[in-house]
Amino acid sequence: MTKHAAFAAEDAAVAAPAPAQPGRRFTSYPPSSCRTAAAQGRRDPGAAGAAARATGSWLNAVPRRAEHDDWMEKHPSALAGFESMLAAAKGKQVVMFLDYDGTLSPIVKDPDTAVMTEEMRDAVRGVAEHFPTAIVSGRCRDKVFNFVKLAELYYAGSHGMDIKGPTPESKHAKAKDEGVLCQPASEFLPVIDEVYRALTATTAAIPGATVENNKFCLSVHFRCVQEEKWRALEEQVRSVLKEYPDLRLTRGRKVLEIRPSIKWDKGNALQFLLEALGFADSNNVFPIYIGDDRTDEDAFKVLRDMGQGIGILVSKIPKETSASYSLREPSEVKEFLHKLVKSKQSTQRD
Ligand SMILES: O=P(O)(O)OC[C@H]1O[C@H](O[C@H]2O[C@H](CO)[C@@H](O)[C@H](O)[C@H]2O)[C@H](O)[C@@H](O)[C@@H]1O
Repeated sequence: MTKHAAFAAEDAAVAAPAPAQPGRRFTSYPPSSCRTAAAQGRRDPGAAGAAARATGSWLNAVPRRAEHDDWMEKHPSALAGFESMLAAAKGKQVVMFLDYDGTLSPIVKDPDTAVMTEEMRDAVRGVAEHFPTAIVSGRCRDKVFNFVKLAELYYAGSHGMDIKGPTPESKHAKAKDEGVLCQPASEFLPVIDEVYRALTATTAAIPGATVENNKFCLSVHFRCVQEEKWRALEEQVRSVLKEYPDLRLTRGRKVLEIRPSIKWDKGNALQFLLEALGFADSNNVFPIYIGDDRTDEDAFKVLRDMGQGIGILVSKIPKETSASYSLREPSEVKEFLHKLVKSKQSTQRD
């Protein structure tokens, strides 16, 4: 794939192979009954035909529909598969991990305005009352905290390179939660600042390009840049990075992300937090990670390799993923969180 094509495909559908689910405990997860039910729920030829006729693209729509159904069979809706998931989680401690952009807040043009609704905040607050809960974001920790505004959560900012526990009086706080728990890239602070200044100056000539300082990493946004300029922008970024071999470039949703070349990502953050919560090598934990972006795949892979818990990809379109379930958009994430709280409350009453 050319660099330009890689950019253009950033939000596009990718044919999705079945993820391997080697699992120590759930050899095939989600269970086949759930996969079949979810797929059947979506295989309504009448609805497919109506949708295709409405867009006037019958010939194209049939294979696309089949591809979508196939993907949904492998990554069923976490709402449709909720009961199977609950059964797998029975007797275990659920730990909730939530990405921010595209998961708790909808994707918007201006990153500074990606606020979370009060209803979503209530849903997250509800989950945190019952389960240890962490926000894992590419944003810098302070910024994502200012969006979420819940002191009782764990926060892993800068793609997991800046982790802090909840306020000590919080229900799920551990004794060592006071202060910063983990900053594996602190030696990179000066260089990230330097590259931030260099990138801001270099990309200034490209209308719509913005550089966001996420403390231990940087984001170069191109959502508001004309598509013809995307290649030039990437070349500019690469030319600056030539001078900094200790930094690497990754991609998110219409964003180029620059971060230290250390082996630390959202997957490491998830493992670190499970350990900090006392669940290292435990069979009694059921982590749930919900995210929408490529960087969330590192966490999905960790869960898949552990064979514990589930990854849920937020996407309306088929994408290659190691997550086992899917949700279409933040409103479904909110619904899922409410369902989880309700089911916990009902087991407490029993
Ligand atoms: O890990 P996340 O919490 O998902 O953070 C990933 C990036 O999210 C933000 O950018 C994305 O959302 C913006 C607001 O909706 C959107 O304008 C942008 O195109 C998206 O890529 C954030 O601004 C980045 O710094 C994060 O790296």
